Amino acid sequence: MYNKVMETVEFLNERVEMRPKVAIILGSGLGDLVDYIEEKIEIPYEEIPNFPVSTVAGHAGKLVFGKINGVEVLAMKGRFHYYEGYEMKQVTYPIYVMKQFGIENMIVSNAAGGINKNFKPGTLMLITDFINMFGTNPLIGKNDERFGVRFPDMSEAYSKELISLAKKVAEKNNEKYEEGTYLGTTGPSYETAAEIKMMSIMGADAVGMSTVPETIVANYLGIKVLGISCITNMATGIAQTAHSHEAVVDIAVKTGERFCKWVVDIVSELK
Ligand SMILES: O=P(O)(O)O[C@H]1O[C@H](CO)[C@@H](O)[C@H]1O
Ligand code: HPA
Repeated sequence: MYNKVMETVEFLNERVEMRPKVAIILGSGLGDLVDYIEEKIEIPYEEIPNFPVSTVAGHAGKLVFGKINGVEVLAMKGRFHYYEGYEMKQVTYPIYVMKQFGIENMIVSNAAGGINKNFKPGTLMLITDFINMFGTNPLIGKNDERFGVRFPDMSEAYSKELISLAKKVAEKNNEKYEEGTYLGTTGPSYETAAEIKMMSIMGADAVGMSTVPETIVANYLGIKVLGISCITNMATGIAQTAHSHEAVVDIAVKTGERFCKWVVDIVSELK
């Protein structure tokens, strides 16, 4: 895997002059953030050696390099989900590439179902911790010490420093947010009402089908993580209506402007 990652990094080094230290993973319906990026260089995943190709609607599948208020960034428009049939190592492959490319801070975003009853569709939730219910871990397998240690610490899965920066920026700009624990599960079926009841008892505030694998690998590699969930719907049993991915994307797009503004303000402070 190490050689494959280095091959991908070499390709990117040749294609792009920028050396961003900040990466942003855009969740379902949150891709409009790329409109805020200047001096863009876009590379579709299919052109990148060893990169998986995304298949889910609402995910375009490209890396976007550029600047936000003068800060160089690397955005992933379209991510890889376990439910698409990828191996965990494929789902998290871009994170390994980011690390070798020089990324130090990663902002991971997602669309998620709200379990905390104080939330509503359109709530932006700062992720303070995660619960891994994928039933697996992206680090299973022989460990390559060139990447990280066998037993990585997860006591600060989401960087306290980045969380306090995000809060400071939100308060300064009067941006509303909530905080909570994100529970990641495989999907692709949405949860049953009984499952949501269990997740609520476990301490989850939001549920989704991504983010946890990327967060685990970023911590393993020594990348600091900030997580933001866009609550697109209240979870099963709390909401009385059925879920659809179209409705999820619709609400994420509608919340997109507030999400983008916050992320732009955060990134601007990461000079
Ligand atoms: O987590 P992201 O990719 O934002 O998308 C969320 O929305 C999809 C379900 O509607 C799932 O992929 C879930 O994880
Ligand atoms: O209710 C949900 N459950 C799981 N994933 C999701 N992504 C958006 N909404 C949801």
